[in-house]
Amino acid sequence: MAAARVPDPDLARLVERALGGVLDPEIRKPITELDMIGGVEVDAAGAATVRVKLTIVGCPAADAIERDVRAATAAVPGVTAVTVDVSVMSPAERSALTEKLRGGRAARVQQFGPDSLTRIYAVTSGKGGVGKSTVTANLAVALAERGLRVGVVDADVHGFSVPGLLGLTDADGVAVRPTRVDDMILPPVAYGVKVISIGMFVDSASAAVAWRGPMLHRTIQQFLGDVFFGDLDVLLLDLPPGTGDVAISVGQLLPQAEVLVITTPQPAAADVAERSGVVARQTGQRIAGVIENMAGLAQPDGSVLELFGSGGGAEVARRLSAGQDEPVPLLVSVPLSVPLRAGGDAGAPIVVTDPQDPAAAAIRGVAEQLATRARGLAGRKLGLSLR
Ligand SMILES: Nc1ncnc2c1ncn2[C@@H]1O[C@H](COP(=O)(O)OP(=O)(O)OP(=O)(O)O)[C@@H](O)[C@H]1O
Repeated sequence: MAAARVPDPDLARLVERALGGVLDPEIRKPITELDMIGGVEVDAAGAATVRVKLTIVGCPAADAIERDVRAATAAVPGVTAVTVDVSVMSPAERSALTEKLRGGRAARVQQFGPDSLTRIYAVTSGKGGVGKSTVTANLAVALAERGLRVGVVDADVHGFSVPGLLGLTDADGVAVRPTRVDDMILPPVAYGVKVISIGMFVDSASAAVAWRGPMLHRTIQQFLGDVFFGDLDVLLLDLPPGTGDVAISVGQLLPQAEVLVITTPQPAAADVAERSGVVARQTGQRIAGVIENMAGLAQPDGSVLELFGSGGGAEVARRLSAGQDEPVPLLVSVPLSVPLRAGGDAGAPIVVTDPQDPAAAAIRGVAEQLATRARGLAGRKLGLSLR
């Protein structure tokens, strides 16, 4: 059937347009913009051949991309059969892509400079175990659920738990390894959030804990430079508890970051929580607010079990407000919640799986406050001209 081999350029154009709706699951951009389509042909009988060029050999997203390309092509009216021909980009094509993704920015230059439009929140706490990572992970997902482009940097060297909290671990609890395209690192995505964690680069949970300051500083620098986050609305950093090297590095690298201080209601914890806020302020960061976690648990009889006392969050906010022009608000009090803990253990954040749970509702409330806050412009150049 000679006629069947005659190409149909109009149909090929329609297929190309349809492929604009296929996203690379790791880079989160249309594959057409990433130059991953090597060509589309459709013959007169409607048989389409799509050539896909993956970024790297063994690309973990290969199956998803091939499936989505097949589905998008088959959905074009007039297409009767689909062949997807998969190959890998040449080194030159790959380096053109990484350069394009960086927007001309040289490798290792950090992408969240002072003119970046991304709102950055460093989440800190005075001591460990107050639920900083749990709140950060759920907050990130709640922000993504609101349609924001969200990234998380898990810089908690002592307890990099964000991959586990968002289901980015294997059956043994080992964090997934990010894909690398040359020197660009693609952050794994979970629940719409791009995540990078110290836990994704070490072989055992205890390995990173011994890192010294300079090593930690370089790692944070690499996260901010080599990890492809793309345009983000919000970046959350889960810092180690206390006032150590990582907090100081983040303060130096991201002076425009705002700080969220997490504390429990225990009045005795207020001192250390206050100190973590004060150190952030010393590096020029602004404190966006205090989040009290592990507050009273409602009992079936209507009473409230205050396992960790009460008032700690308000006390930290009060102390951090002293002498400031603008008071530091207590943003929310997140109650103790068995589903919040269980969701964390299962890698399924309750802001998605159980949004009516009081703790989930509280965290979603913070997401709403942060999403609707005007971006602080203090000290920034406004690219405006008055007419
Ligand atoms: N509101 C809550 N209700 C019940 N359990 C909670 C709550 N918040 C956190 N948890 C649980 O408390 C434990 C500590 O939480 P998480 O690891 O998030 O704390 P952290 O402050 O990040 O600790 P570290 O900084 O030491 O890593 C976890 O088991 C978590 O599931």
